[in-house]
Amino acid sequence: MDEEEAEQSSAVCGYYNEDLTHKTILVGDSGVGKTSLLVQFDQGKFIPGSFSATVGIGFTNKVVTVGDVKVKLQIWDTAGQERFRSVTHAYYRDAHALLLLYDITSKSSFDNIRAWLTEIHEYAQSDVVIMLLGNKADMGSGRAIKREDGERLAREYGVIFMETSAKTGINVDLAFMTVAKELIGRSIEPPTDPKFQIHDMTEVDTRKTSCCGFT
Ligand SMILES: Nc1nc2c(ncn2[C@@H]2O[C@H](COP(=O)(O)OP(=O)(O)OP(=O)(O)O)[C@@H](O)[C@H]2O)c(=O)[nH]1
Repeated sequence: MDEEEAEQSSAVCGYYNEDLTHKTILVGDSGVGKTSLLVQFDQGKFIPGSFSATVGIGFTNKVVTVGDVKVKLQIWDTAGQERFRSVTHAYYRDAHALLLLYDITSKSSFDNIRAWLTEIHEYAQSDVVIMLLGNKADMGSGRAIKREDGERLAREYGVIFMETSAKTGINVDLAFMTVAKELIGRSIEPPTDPKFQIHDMTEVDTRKTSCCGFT
């Protein structure tokens, strides 16, 4: 790429820094499947039956590849139980992305989504990526919340929506991939940055951060 081409490319695409680690937090009522979703994404397996509520908070590091770009996610699994709520609030503040789950077979977990979103807006940064996930989509016969109701709520709050199953794995990778794409979009440094130098453009080229490929 010559200098002129690089300039044109950077004007459109900007620069994504692969060294960034994005703190991504799973939230939602107890029992909606946060731990199961993370285990499915991380290890590709589902451990049925026994439900042991998460106590406290822990994280898993994962790298998601979007096109040729590597996005580092530090995924935090929080405890859904009310008694741990004050602990999890503290983690919202520096979160880059929040995956908010309800269980499609549990009306109460869906009804609580508004309260979760209010809490998120209170404690998280205003540009946090929020994704609403209707989990346990494999349990069609026990469904209490229509897909359209999830979509409508997500539209109302301007967040991304998907139904997932931590059991079958449906849409699990896609959910994290979508979050990664959004994070790239929000993290791209504007090409007008005065610190932007020719040698930086070379790096842009080698990492193929063509933003056109992320959408
Ligand atoms: N059929 C089905 N069951 C699921 C799914 N996801 C989770 N479960 C089950 O739901 C129960 C709760 O799952 P967890 O992953 O422990 O829920 P959690 O949201 O992490 O709960 P807390 O740690 O208390 O906040 C377990 O018995 C899981 O096996 C799913 O997609 N489909």
